[in-house]
Amino acid sequence: MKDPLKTIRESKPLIHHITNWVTIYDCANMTRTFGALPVMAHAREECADMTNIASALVLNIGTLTTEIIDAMIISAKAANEKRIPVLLDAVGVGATKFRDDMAAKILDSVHIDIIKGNYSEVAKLAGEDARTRGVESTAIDAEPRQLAKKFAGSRSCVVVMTGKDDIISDGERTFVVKNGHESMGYIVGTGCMAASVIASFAAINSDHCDAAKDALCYFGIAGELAAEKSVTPGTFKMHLYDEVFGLSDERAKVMLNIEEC
Ligand SMILES: Nc1ncnc2c1ncn2[C@@H]1O[C@H](COP(=O)(O)OP(=O)(O)O)[C@@H](O)[C@H]1O
Ligand SMILES: Cc1ncsc1CCOP(=O)(O)O
Ligand SMILES: [Mg+2]
Repeated sequence: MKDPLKTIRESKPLIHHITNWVTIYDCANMTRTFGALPVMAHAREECADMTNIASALVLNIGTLTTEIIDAMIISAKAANEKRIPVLLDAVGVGATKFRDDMAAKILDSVHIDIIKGNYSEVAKLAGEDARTRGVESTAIDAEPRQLAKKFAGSRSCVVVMTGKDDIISDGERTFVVKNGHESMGYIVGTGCMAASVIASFAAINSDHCDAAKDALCYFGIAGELAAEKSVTPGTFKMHLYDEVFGLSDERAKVMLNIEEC
């Protein structure tokens, strides 16, 4: 897509999140700072109605309960009917059996357009023998680009694996996004924020592989610019918001660092 950021800022898509209590505030603010509109509605009684007025749905299982999983499935069914993109952030898959089982239940119950997580979360979801330390990725045995491609092909969706290099595949095209800065790994929530950003880009671009690639490039570029202005996590986070707010398609285009493989 030619100017995704301009398109988001002009159309202000509503992004419904059912997400965790740790980073919910960061996800709301990062969504808004990119130009989209966040809303978080978890109650089973209203979640489908909220999804029905939204342009994308984020499901983040970071602080899951059985009630929240029920709400996620209700909302995802509404989103599937409405044909708006659904993103699953598999936070902590590979850490406990309950998380593994609930993520599998979501995948079995509804269509997920974009499966996202860090390397070990996605590897575990794809059936590999991977371990996640709470929400922190550990090294995986599989080659990540091949894993993402195969998993995306088998589920007919886009798979996103985040880390130093972000891998994005729709089963046919596979991209490696090298934008980003190590400071992004020093604060809690950049993974969850990345999910909000991808959903915002997917809301305005029906090519979800292209949308995820653009989203992670733009978010990574803002991270690189923020790191130039800060050395500690507190100020980095403040500058991250400011650099996203000040970003333009023109500025981002000259900083893209992507490989297609
Ligand atoms: N060492 C790094 N270098 C560049 N970018 C990074 C690095 N670590 C994380 N990021 C970026 O931070 C975001 C969150 O990724 P990650 O840390 O893998 O998520 P999570 O917090 O879910 O484990 C992604 O956009 C990723 O590209
Ligand atoms: C620490 C933590 N515990 C449950 S959810 C959560 C936040 C995870 O955030 P991220 O995946 O962006 O690091
Ligand atoms: Mg995460």
